[in-house]
Parts: sequence; C-alpha cells; structure tokens
Amino acid sequence: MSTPTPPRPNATAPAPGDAARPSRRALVGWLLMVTRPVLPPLLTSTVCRVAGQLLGVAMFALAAHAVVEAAQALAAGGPAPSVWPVLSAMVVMSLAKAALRYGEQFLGHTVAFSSLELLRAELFRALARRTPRVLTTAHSGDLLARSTKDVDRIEVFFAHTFAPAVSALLVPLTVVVTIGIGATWPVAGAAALTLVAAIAVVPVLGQRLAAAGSRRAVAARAALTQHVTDSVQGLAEVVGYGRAAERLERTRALDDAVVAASRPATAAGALRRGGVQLLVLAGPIAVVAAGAGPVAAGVVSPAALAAAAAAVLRLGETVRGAEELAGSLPTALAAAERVRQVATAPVELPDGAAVLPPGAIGIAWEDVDYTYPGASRPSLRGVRVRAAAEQWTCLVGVSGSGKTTLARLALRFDDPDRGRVRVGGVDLREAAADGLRGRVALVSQEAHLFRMSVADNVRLARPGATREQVEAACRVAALHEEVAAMPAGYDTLLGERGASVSGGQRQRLALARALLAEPDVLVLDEFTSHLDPAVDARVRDGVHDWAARRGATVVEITHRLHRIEQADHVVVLDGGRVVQSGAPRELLADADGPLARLRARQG
Ligand SMILES: Nc1ncnc2c1ncn2[C@@H]1O[C@H](COP(=O)(O)OP(=O)(O)OP(=O)(O)O)[C@@H](O)[C@H]1O
Repeated sequence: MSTPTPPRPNATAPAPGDAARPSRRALVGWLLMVTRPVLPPLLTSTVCRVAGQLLGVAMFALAAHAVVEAAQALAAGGPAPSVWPVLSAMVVMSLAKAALRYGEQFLGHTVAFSSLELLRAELFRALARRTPRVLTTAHSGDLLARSTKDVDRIEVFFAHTFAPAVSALLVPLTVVVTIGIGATWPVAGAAALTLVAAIAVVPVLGQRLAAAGSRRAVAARAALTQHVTDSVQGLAEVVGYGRAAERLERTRALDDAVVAASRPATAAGALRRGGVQLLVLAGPIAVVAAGAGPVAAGVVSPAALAAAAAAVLRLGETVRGAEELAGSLPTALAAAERVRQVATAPVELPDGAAVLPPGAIGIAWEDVDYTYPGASRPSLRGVRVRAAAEQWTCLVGVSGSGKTTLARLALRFDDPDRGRVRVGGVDLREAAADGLRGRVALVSQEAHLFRMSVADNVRLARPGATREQVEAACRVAALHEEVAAMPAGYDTLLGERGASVSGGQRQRLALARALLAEPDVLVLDEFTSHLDPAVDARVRDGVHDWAARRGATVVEITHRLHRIEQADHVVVLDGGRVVQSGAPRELLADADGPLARLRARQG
C-alpha cells in the first residue's frame, strides 16, 4: 500500500539568482554579521585613519600659518620668527602620522583578508549544508566565480569603505568646527558648503545607474568565468573538434558584455571625479573669499585665514576617499549580493534527527516518483524496490532507465516527489545526514581525486586510517600491486583531478576509499566499467568477500551481465519503472523476459 508523503518543498524553490534583492542595508548588515570577529581591528584601523588625516590637515595648516606669520613679520621690517619650534612640531607630527598610516594600512588589510577568509568559509559551509543537492542544480563555474572573484571584490568593502566613510564624515566636521571656533563661523560655513557638496552630493550622483551597471557587470563577469572554466576543462574536446575559434568568439562576446555593462558606472565615476576635483579647489577659494571681510575688520588674522584655507585644501585627500568609495562600493555590493545569495539560500533538504539502527541495514524505495529540478519528464515512476540487508542487489537496465537516479536517492541527493526512501527502516527525510553518510558509501562514476598522494586520496574517507588499513582497502580493490609499483608508492602525488592515473585505477581508488570508510551499505555505480575482465573478476571477488565478512549490503548498478548470477537480487528498470525483479536465475529462466533480453543484447 502506498503511504502518503508530504509534497516536495524544494521542487519549485527559487534558484539563488531569483531570490528577492536585499536592500543595501540588509547587505551591509549581513557582511558585518559574517565578519564580526574582525570588527575590533576594523575600528582601530578607522581610528588610525581619522587621527592620521587630522594630523595631516594640522601640519598643512601649521605650515601655512607659519609662512604667513613669517611673511608678515618680514614685511613689517621685523626679524623673522624662529623656524625651529614649527619644524620640531612638524617632525613629531610626521612621525606620528607615519605610525598611524602604518597602523591603518596594516590593520585594514588584515581585516580585509581575514574577512574574505570568513566569507569563503561561510560560503563553503552553506554549500556543504546543501550538498549533494546543490551539485545537481548549480554550475561549477558559477560557484567558482562566486567563491573566488566575487569574494575578492568584497575586499574593497572592508579595505576601502568603512574607514574612508567614517573619516569622510569626522575629519571635515572636526576641521569645520575648529575653523568656526578658532577663526570665524562665516569662514567655517563657506568651507562646510563646498565640503558637503564634495562629500555628500556629488558622490551620490549616478549611483543608481552605477549600482544597476555593477550588478550587470558582475553577472557578466561570472558568465565569462563560467565559459572560460568550461573551455579550459574541456580543452581537449574544444581543440580536438576544432571549436577553438567558436569558443574564442563567445569569450569575446562575453568580454564585450562585461565592458558594456561597466560603461555607465565608469562614465558616472569620471563625471563625479571631475566634479569633486573642482570642489576641492573651490573650497580654499571660498574660504578666502568668506574671510576677506573678517580679516579686513581685524576679527581674523591673515595667518589664521591662510591656515583655514590650507586645511580645507588638504581635506581633498579625505574627500577623494569618499568619491573613490562611491565608485567602488556598487561593485563590492553587487558581488556581496551574489555571495549572499548562495550563503543564505535555504537548505533544500533540511536535516532530520533520526539515527539509523546499528548493524546490517537495507534500503527500501517505496513508490518513488522523481523528476530532476527543471526537467520536464520524471526519471522514476512508482518505483518499489527492496535491497535487503547483507544482500547484493543489482540494478540493471538500458541507458537512461533511472538506475543512477535510484541509487543516488539512497544517499539523499534529493527527496522523491512522491513516495519515500528508507534506509534501515528510517525515512531519509527524517534521518540525520551525518549518520547517513557514515553508513552508506557511494562509488560513483565521477569520483573526484584530489591533488594529494594516493594514500591521502584513499584516506579521505577516514583521515585517521593507518597505512596498513589503506593498503588493506587497496588490496580488496585489486590495486595494491599497481600502487606499490608507482614511483613513490602510496606517497605518489596524483595530478589535478587524478590526471596521472588510468580510468581503471581511478575507479579502484574510489572503491578503496569507500571500503576504508567501512560502510554498512555500499552503492557501486558501474564500478568496474573501465576494467578488463580479469581485473573485473578480481575486484568483484574482493568486494564479495569484503561484504560477506562485514555483513554489508551492496547495491550495484551495472551494464555487465556476464556474472549477474552472483547477485542475490536483480531489479530491471526501463523508462524509470521496474519491469522485472527477483533472483537472477529465476529472471533468466524467462527467456523472453527483460533480463534475458538485456543479456542477449550483450552477446
Ligand atoms: N542532473 C539531471 N538533470 C536532469 N535530468 C537528469 C539528470 N541526471 C539524469 N537525468 C535524466 O534522468 C534519466 C535517468 O538517468 P540515470 O542517470 O538515472 O539513468 P541510468 O539508467 O543510470 O543511465 P546510464 O546507464 O546511462 O548511467 C535520464 O533520462 C536522464 O536524462
């Protein structure tokens, strides 16, 4: 009897790119939340920047004040005042400014790189929570772009946003108030007017345009990365089939798209820069114009006015910081938005708490329907299969009949649309993922080999395993002699993605890795397809003995039917449905039956 199951919640879940766009505030809040641990050094770096810039302004003002005072004394025919007090003050201030600058840069970059590390870790944790489901829906090039390029672009937010923004506010405010108190408020007012225009008005111009352009540019860059990753990974095919020119053409088109998307932001940036430059120079002129009357009235000394004008001129550095920030922030935020989409995407398959029972466990697929996300037709329809504990069950059928899909559901790479999958009697929707992974191991056709030694690649399944245990697993997989004959034996370094081993060796390494994990259920997907018949036989015998010793359950997907009688149970799939199942000899006894026909096709 079929049991009612809840509708699959993730079937129509929006892809990360479709999620509602977060507000700028939400984005900044998220960035600061993820990078909480680096906020104290960020604040210290900001304090250093503010203090350093104030010192810079003070030095400029002091120098201008001293020069005008000296000029006035000389013009009056008196002796020039001593330069030593001013010079000594300048030396001390310069040294302090240098130390502050060092502190700001050192802490700023420490913060920037630590925050990138934190963001990458956050992204990776999010992907880990969503694995294996995310691997069937996401594009590796896009994930690569998000976790490398996009995260790098956020560096600007930490290295060049917070401190410049705070100093753009505090430094001019301090200078204006000091001018007001030390000289006169009309002069302070004139300075304030140009500064507000340069810091708060001009940098905001074109921001909306720039933000939209930055989002398009970041997305276009990601598409470019995706295309280039694909081209590099498939270089042999691209060159072999003469598609290089075509791929290059597409690369060029994507490059053009990046340039076109970046254009509005670049144009807005250039206009802003021109405007800010103008205002930076207009500031001292406005100060002098506003101060002419008070100087004539004797309310303000010429030296004080010169100091105020110099101080406002020196604020150009601070002001330009705000303008640069306006230019770089949209890109950083657009990148942050893409990273956040992945990092905060809902976990499609929420983890359960149920623990699988100890000892031998079997798998039951109960009336399972399954359609891949985005696919128009179901890959499995009403499948009811039992892989009994401690038995060897073979899933056979023509290509595309649904064997791999069925096996992958046993590792919960997704939930069925209808029906349920039970491992050891526990519905996988309720099972704890960690417990499941520890008990069920998959030897897939695409097992990934890392750029590590042979031993470490096998040990991935059990990091604490001894060399003897690694060797024992390799012996079962009929691989030991070949590894021992490699240049550095088990310490031989494998090339990227296992480039230095043969297809058959890769399969057996993946098998040894799974065996080392000592699972209670071993799922083997075409695990001997690259092996010659003699090695195939050795590997099968090894795994049979291992499974019998351990009391393990084996589910094998295979096209090779010459030794099918060794299986305890065979399930024949066709078009996503079970068309025959039972003991192999019984099934083969029906000469017209699906299994017999499949075997006859193999000759
Ligand atoms: N990631 C996917 N997205 C969409 N459809 C998929 C995906 N993977 C498989 N399918 C489809 O599901 C169906 C069953 O595929 P599956 O890989 O389970 O077949 P199979 O019997 O294992 O085939 P083979 O023997 O060739 O490995 C096929 O029609 C296939 O096109």
